[in-house]
Amino acid sequence: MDTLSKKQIEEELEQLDGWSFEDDTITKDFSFPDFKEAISFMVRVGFEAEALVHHPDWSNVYNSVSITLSTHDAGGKVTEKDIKLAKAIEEVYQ
Ligand SMILES: C[C@H](O)[C@H](O)[C@H]1CNC2=NC(N)=NC(=O)C2=N1
Repeated sequence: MDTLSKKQIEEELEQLDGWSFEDDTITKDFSFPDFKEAISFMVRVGFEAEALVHHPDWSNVYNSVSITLSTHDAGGKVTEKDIKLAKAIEEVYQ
């Protein structure tokens, strides 16, 4: 899987609200009213990730979920798979 250039990533992120390019990854922090909402979001994203066979690096603290995406098989760089997963995550979030 080809890695995307900084320019390609920045162009893609123009359509991905709140996502930023940091340390060779794309990342976003999500906030919810409570833990139940946060964990529900994670379960739904988990199913999307399984369907795409591409998985987030993430952490949860009470009502917040921090997600970092990169392609491990591409040396931890950003590929089209990460953009696809970010778009699927936004669909779940909206
Ligand atoms: C065999 C399986 O397809 C791979 O291990 C997949 C699974 N999920 C993955 N997720 C992420 N983020 N990067 C990968 O390179 C990756 N590879």
